[in-house]
Amino acid sequence: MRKIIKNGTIVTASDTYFGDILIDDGIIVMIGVDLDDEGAEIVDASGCYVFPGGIDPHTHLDMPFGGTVTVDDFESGTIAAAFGGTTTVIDFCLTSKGAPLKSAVETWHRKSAGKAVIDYSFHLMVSEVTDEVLAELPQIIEEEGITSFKVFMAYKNVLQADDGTLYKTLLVAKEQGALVMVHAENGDVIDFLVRKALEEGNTDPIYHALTRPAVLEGEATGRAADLTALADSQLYVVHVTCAEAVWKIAEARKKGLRVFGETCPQYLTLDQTDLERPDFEGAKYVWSPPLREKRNQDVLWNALRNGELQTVGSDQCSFNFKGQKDLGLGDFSKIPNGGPMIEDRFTILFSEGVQKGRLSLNKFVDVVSTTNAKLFGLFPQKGTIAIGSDADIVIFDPSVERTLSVDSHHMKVDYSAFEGMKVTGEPVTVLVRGEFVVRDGLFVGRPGYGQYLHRRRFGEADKPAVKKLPIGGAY
Ligand SMILES: NC(=O)NCCC(=O)O
Ligand SMILES: [Zn+2]
Ligand SMILES: [Zn+2]
Repeated sequence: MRKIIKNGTIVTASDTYFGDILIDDGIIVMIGVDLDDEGAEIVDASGCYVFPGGIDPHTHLDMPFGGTVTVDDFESGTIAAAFGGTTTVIDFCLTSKGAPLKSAVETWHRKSAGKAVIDYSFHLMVSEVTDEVLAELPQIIEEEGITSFKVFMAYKNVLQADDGTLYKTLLVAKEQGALVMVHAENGDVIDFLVRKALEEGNTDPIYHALTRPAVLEGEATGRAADLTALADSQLYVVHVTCAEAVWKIAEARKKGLRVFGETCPQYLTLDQTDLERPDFEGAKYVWSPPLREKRNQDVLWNALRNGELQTVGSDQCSFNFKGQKDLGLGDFSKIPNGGPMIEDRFTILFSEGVQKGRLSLNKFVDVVSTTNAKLFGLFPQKGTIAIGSDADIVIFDPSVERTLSVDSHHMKVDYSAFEGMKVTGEPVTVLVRGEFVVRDGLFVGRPGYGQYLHRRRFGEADKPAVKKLPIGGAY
């Protein structure tokens, strides 16, 4: 059924204006003033912003890690994402050394098909570059539309790859038109520091942060950028937390390198002292890289504002406090790394960013949606409000004041990392390809509605947004 979203303030990465949006068959077919279309359902957006749906480029749903599996899967995770104003997620497909990449991708399709309520795609982890991997990667790009690879420079003996693997992955990415993503921390030195801390009897959650100093994130970020320069390739540094890493990205970009950086809401709002909470509550804040000293928050906000960092992902990776985080009682290194952020990414960026004058409205849209779509081969199908784009739309009421809490969130996880945080603004209605997933604060979506997205290669010319011209008075 056709719909018209009326009376809202439409905001894209470049423009802010009053207007109506006509949707037909899941696509935006017209934008104008006082649009009328007999038979179309009218959706009133008075007093609200009308944003393109958020694109979360960094999630771990239904992921095995640290001897357990994340609580939120593609169903609960994407429902929570939708409530939070996110209409597309790109999840990390983990691979194992020696096993065909294709089988890992099939596993991720099994986890997501029939469950996701919003659209989704996968990045592919690369842990080794053997002849078999070299033969398979072009096939995966072609058949699956997976055009981004993830290399972990940390988590020694678990996910970590060596520098040779990173370099070879960068070369393949250059040749094939893919974007290499790195978790940039020096895993070898961290491993040494963790062992030393435990030998010295330092077992509390705060030692997670103290054994992963910011300089080791900066060092790994610089190393990855240098290897990118050598390979003449492209790099995306995930979850940037600190000044040391921002400086390395800024330096690389000043040299003209294709290096991009993402940060996350937790690094913009929480800090290292959260790991010192009593009664082992600090474990709720254990993820990697760790929370940093508060002074880094201004650096990250400024870097988003001035373009040194380009995107905000959630790094959703939720483990219950009871029964999962407590695997690390008496040994911080056994606390499963990760936190629940998928639902609050969009609103925190609006509330802490736009409302507090740190980001313009347009920059907000850019970092939570548009640049994410561009870097990961989804633009302009996703990431904007334009004729021909998918009608992935968030009707956002900026006047609602609320308090984030486990009691009101939609994730399955048993705590909120942002418990008690007061925010302004709420995604009240969310559409994916023109269908309501959340309507007036209620879930009306369907598991399995979410479609798998094949993505274009890095740097491929954008296809025009116009898929259907409203010619001949059709509208
Ligand atoms: N971030 C985290 O601690 N867990 C998820 C895996 C990763 O992104 O490093
Ligand atoms: Zn990571
Ligand atoms: Zn992650």
